[in-house]
Amino acid sequence: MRVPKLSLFSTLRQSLLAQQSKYISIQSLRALSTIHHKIANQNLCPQQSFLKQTQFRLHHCPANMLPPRIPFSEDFFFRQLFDSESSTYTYLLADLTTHEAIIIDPVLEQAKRDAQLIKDLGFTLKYAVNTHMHADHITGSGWLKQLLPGCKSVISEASGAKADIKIHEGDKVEFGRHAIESLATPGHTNGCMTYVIPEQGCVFTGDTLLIRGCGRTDFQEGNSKSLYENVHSKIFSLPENYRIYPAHDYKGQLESSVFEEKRYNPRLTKSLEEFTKIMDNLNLPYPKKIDKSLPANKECGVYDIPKEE
Ligand SMILES: N[C@@H](CCC(=O)N[C@@H](CSS)C(=O)NCC(=O)O)C(=O)O
Repeated sequence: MRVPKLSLFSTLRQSLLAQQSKYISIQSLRALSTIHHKIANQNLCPQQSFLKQTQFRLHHCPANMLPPRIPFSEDFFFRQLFDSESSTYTYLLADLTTHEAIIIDPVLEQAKRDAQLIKDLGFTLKYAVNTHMHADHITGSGWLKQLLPGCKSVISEASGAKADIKIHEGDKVEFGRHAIESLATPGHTNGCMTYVIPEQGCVFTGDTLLIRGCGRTDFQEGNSKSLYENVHSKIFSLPENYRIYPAHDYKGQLESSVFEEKRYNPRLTKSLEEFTKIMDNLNLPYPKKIDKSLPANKECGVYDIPKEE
């Protein structure tokens, strides 16, 4: 019964446009969100999927009015994990029907913790996915492959790193009926990928876009102009209610949204010229573990793995 739901969506959209009001009310946004979520739970044709992308671009929001979040599906598992030494976020995602799971940006020192959690929850880890070749820590992909046989490592081809599967923009990494979709967002490094799950309204930005910040561009073929352009064209053009999940935070923040970062990111709200100046003057020390991390991550972590279990 797709047509009636879409008609309802169009009718609501038309009536909102007819009001020609500058702002959309929170009730209308909630109604749109509910309809959107119902649509999102079906298999969509491309035209219908386009509605999802445009939903929150139709109307202006007052600066402080957050668009309603898309609730996670009942069969979607999400867990954010943290490594306090490198301030890295790792994400465990799973299909609660098939129990297939993936992990994004695992950290070597936390591989045993993550493997135990996956076992406790009865998941099968299909893929250990990296957003890019990290400079500040060694990926846990290699050790997870040993602890959980059957798991395959995934990274972008452009990263230049070894992995079981090398992906390109547009590729999907599936777990059960869910999948992350890849957007190439080079800038922090050549091979940076951002992963999107449209149905759940979430975006895993790696180091490309951090909460009120972004990845540095002073090594690993970093390029401020390409980071700026990729964030604007590929991340800021996503629906504003999508949640942003970065690979790091140094201030204890957990998540953000496209809406927030488009308005409040102190670097990316500037012009390209100002942004480039900011990035050229960050004067950050090199990550402490860079000399160990880069060679290990080039092998996707299958290198210098701790010997005990
Ligand atoms: N102090 C940490 C490294 C901190 C750092 O450089 N973070 C990177 C991401 S990891 S390569 C970054 O891009 N930071 C941007 C910023 O504005 O902080 C260490 O020694 O490991």
